[in-house]
Amino acid sequence: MKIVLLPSEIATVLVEALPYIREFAGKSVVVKLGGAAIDRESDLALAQDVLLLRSVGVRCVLVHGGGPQVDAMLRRVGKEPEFRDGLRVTDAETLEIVRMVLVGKINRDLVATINSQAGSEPVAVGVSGEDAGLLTVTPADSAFGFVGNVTDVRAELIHRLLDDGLTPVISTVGADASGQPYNVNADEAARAIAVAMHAEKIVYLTAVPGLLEEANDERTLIPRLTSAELRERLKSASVGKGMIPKLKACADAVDQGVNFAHIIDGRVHHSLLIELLTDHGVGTMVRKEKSW
Ligand SMILES: Nc1ncnc2c1ncn2[C@@H]1O[C@H](COP(=O)(O)OP(=O)(O)O)[C@@H](O)[C@H]1O
Ligand SMILES: CC(=O)N[C@@H](CCC(=O)OP(=O)(O)O)C(=O)O
Repeated sequence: MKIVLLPSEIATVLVEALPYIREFAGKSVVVKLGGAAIDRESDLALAQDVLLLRSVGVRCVLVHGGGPQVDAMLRRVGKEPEFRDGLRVTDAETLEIVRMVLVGKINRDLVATINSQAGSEPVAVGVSGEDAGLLTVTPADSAFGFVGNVTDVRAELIHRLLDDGLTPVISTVGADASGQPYNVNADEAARAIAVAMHAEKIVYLTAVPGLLEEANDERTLIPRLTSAELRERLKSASVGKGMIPKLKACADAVDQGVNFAHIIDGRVHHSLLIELLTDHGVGTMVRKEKSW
């Protein structure tokens, strides 16, 4: 159903955005798109949001995951995905598939989608954490295989792309000092990027409305909490697998200088714009101190 707004209502919506545009212009916002929320139609709406934010001066960076898509490709080649503590156990063959799917497929598709909406000025640039030392990692516990923890982010490379009017789209494969690639959890990589960029906000787009009191009941959305409250919640049994790295990343992001972290529903078209540029808070907001 298409809702038709009166011209005066459209003007009201635009004017409502004005203070938010003023607040965020010139600031960096890291948007992490989870594999669970990747879908042709919603990616198109997200591409429009990112371009609109860029055009009003928000320094928007898109970081993507792709866990379910990697699972599907592993199964196609006859390998069963294996996780420990929410991290993929990554042997050499799995690492090849992770790179193929994240860097070779999802990153390319997102760049193409953004550029398809950009008119005569294609602005999206795909980069992998392996490129020019963007994400340096050290190996995590050897039980995980080729899984790395981010130890350094060359944030100046991202800022240079943004200064040139480009929109970076980042795959979260990192490399160690010798150039060996490692698989990195995308929630954690996005956190490291946001902290290194001194971002104002990090926004996680996923396939639920936000953090839920009861994981299976969307009516139990928790609209806002502090990082300390979030760390308490992490101990609770109602927080399941995929949400654990996301919550930890949100708490760490705000404790390490990012002003706001949000978990919002990537399935809802234009949820990013609604979060940033309207009076309607959506999803779950995390801050270091209570500010409400
Ligand atoms: N308390 C909770 N609130 C919301 N989601 C939860 C909770 N516990 C577990 N989850 C699960 O976490 C998933 C999000 O993580 P994940 O599937 O890894 O997403 P992404 O691909 O976006 O990183 C949700 O789809 C939901 O099934
Ligand atoms: C080490 C590790 O677990 N890496 C993740 C990277 C992708 C990811 O995090 O994707 P989502 O954001 O869709 O979950 C993986 O291989 O699935």
